[in-house]
Amino acid sequence: MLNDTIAAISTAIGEGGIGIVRLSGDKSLEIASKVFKSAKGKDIKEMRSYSMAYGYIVDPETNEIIDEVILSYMKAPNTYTREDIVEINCHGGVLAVKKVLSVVLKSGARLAEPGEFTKRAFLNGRIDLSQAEAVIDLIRAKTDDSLNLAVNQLKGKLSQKINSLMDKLLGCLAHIEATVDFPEDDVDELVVNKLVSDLQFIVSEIDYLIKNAESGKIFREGLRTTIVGKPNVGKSSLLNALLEEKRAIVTDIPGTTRDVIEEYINIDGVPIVLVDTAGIRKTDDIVENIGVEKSKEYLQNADLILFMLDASRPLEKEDEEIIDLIKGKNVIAILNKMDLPTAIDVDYVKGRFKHVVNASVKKEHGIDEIKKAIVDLVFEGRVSSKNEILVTNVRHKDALVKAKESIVKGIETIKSGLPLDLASVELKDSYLKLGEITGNIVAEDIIDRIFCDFCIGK
Ligand SMILES: Nc1nc2c(c(=O)[nH]1)N(C=O)[C@@H](CNc1ccc(C(=O)N[C@@H](CCC(=O)O)C(=O)O)cc1)CN2
Ligand SMILES: Nc1nc2c(ncn2[C@@H]2O[C@H](COP(=O)(O)OP(=O)(O)OP(=O)(O)O)[C@@H](O)[C@H]2O)c(=O)[nH]1
Ligand SMILES: [Mg+2]
Repeated sequence: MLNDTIAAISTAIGEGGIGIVRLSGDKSLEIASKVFKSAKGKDIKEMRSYSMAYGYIVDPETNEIIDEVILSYMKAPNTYTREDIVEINCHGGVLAVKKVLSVVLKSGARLAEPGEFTKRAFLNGRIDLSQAEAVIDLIRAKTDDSLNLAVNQLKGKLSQKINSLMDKLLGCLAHIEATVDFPEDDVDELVVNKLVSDLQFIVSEIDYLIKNAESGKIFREGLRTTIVGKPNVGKSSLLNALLEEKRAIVTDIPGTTRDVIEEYINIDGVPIVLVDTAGIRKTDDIVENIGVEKSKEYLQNADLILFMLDASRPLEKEDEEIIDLIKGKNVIAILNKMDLPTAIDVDYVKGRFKHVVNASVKKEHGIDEIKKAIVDLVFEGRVSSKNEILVTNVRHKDALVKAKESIVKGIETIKSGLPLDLASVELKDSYLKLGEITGNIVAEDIIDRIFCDFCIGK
């Protein structure tokens, strides 16, 4: 139901300077007036839009003062949701904010669902679906570049691109409509050629977006980078060095790490989800064995593997087994412990892996080279985030891939000399797929799935 008034805590739960309870809907001010007592005895129903009032939140049942607050009012339609909004600025702290929310709910508001404020902004037409999705990306951004991409998407840069592609497609469809009224053999070859080249141009633009979506995804979700290797090669030492913090336990006892450790780092603007794992080996230790199984699981889901080897020892069966496990994956091999005399067959390792870095993590050598190798691999032949429209969301990429497939089929239909209106079926499919990105044309379950991933109060 869109016309009820919703409320939620819009700030993070915990101790803080200020906590905000936000209301949206046409009863916002009326509900707030039941719980708010102005210090100067003013009636907030007379408040001007984008003004504030100082006072107290009082439980209407017990007359107990809950908190001293500042209330702000924004009148529809110039608000985040396009509805009347009241924000109650409480003292930060878990209890006061929760109690304020609870009296607001008792006075007629309904608890908002996750993302419901932003969903209303979308349903009321202030922003489209890809802009709404950018709101949560902005909140979750871990690096400046990720933030920058989200802000651009929020401003509508991606939407503009998609809308222009849809316009061009519509032009082609109109072209076809105009020609189908003529008998087949009257359709000029020039007309067909123009249509095909227009469609090929759209395909090339979509291709460009798809090609760069791989790096886009990394900016949105982070590059899942998993450190693997047999026990004692220096995996946890590397995690600590990259984090610049003693996060994982390091000892000279093989089998020290047993659980998976996951941390965020920022390398040159690329958000990295760095994972340290238990050294992979056959073991009778039950706990260690669970860790080894987990390592293998994480290895499968990694975008990038940092495969560590102890260069001071010859290659062992355990190393070979891991080499088998990581076949076909993106790998940077790290020859660690280079401060000790080298015993490993360096040429063999270089023959097996395209990217090999020498390091002595203990002596802090090679760390920058490892970082550089990671970033180079991420952007191999791709673009950086600067001034680019990057598709960061897998949902958008999937829609683009399907939209492209339909146009390609349409082009084949046209080229094979079949009636042009057969091609228009494919082109319409493509148009609908592009429309799913901005949400112009989108099923309700897709919308629900997107917003339920948001935080409450956003
Ligand atoms: N206190 C507070 N801070 C906040 C938000 C909020 O809801 N409350 N926002 C969200 O959570 C973000 C701001 N987003 C907003 C987006 C659009 C409009 C808005 O009302 N736009 C009007 C223009 C109003 C004017 O120019 O006076 C419009 O588009 O018509 C407001 C906030 C970040 N900071
Ligand atoms: N000489 C030398 N020792 C190192 C280097 N890197 C790590 N070590 C030492 O190797 C031992 C094992 O290091 P860890 O980082 O715990 O190794 P790991 O791969 O996490 O080991 P597990 O958790 O048991 O799988 C420790 O004593 C480290 O100090 C290095 O570059 N040179
Ligand atoms: Mg370890």
